[in-house]
Amino acid sequence: MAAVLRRGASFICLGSSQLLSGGCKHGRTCILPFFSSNNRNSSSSSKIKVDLDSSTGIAVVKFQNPPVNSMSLDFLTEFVISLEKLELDKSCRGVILTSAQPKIFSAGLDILEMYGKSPEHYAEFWKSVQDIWLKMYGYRKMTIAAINGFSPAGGCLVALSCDYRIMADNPRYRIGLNETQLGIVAPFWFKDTMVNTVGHRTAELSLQFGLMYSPSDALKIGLVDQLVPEENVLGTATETMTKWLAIPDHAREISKSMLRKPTVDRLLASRDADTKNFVNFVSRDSIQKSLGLYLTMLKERKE
Ligand SMILES: CCCCCCCCC/C=C/C(=O)SCCNC(=O)CCNC(=O)[C@H](O)C(C)(C)COP(=O)(O)OP(=O)(O)OC[C@H]1O[C@@H](n2cnc3c(N)ncnc32)[C@H](O)[C@@H]1OP(=O)(O)O
Repeated sequence: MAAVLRRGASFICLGSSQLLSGGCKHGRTCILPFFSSNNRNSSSSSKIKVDLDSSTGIAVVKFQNPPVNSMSLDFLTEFVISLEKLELDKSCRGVILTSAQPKIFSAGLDILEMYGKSPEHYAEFWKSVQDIWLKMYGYRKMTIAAINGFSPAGGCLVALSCDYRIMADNPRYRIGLNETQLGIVAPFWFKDTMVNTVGHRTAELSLQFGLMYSPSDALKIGLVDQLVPEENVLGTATETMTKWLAIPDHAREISKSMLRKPTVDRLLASRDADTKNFVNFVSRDSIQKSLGLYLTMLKERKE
């Protein structure tokens, strides 16, 4: 177990539940140095940057996994640990998720984690995808997605799991659950999250076609709540969070839980079966072939 301690760092998590108070359930290595000056606490693992302003109670969590913030196993592990830590921190009342990469919020799940690997790897990866959704969808604190770029599939799921979505009004960006375009299927809890946000009929069209929406179309169907000029995304998210934080935390939290718990419970009741289903599905030759073709298409598009 290797530890890296930088000068001034006072918090390190190495995948040990003792080190992350309140219980980090992940067996993998993660390093979260914690820096403090005045009311601002910053921690930066390699893929997630956290900046908590304890005077406002607002934390900004930035994805920094170049080139496209794809959600690899390491990324997901660091992400869930950062969220757990903020959830336990009494000085944090709300979390804004955004990207440190220009033009991309997140390219979704890292396809390479689902391609050419062992069944054991697929199972471990899928559990970490479940972990992040369970953490986000049931998160006790207020969450806002500040969507400053493309947000397909898993990127869209993360945004959908927040309480409020603000997107950059750039007509080139797209957001949606495009899984069918890769020849794969969004699992039932991705589908539930979409249905809960845009309604059943829109979700039917959206998931079957794997539609990717422009910001203005996403606003029309309620996939995002607000569009703002690109340079104002984070500022607007902070202002919006401040308004939401005027609501007493316990009342907002209980309301959120009442609305979301049945959806969370559905996955909790069938996590193992869902993992087995994923492993069987993604291990099939036909699915591997589809993913391989999709990766080739992404490469060739650049040439
Ligand atoms: C029954 C139920 C059972 C369960 C069934 C299973 C359910 C699984 C659910 C899946 C959920 C997902 O999120 S699946 C992931 C879906 N994601 C996507 O489709 C996004 C694909 N990516 C893109 O469209 C674009 O990359 C985009 C994000 C717009 C950025 O475009 P750019 O031109 O800026 O960048 P690119 O040149 O395309 O990409 C830069 C490099 O990153 C790579 N890259 C891009 N996206 C990547 C990704 N998601 N994973 C890995 N690598 C990725 C590219 O191949 C390039 O690699 P190099 O050429 O080597 O540099």
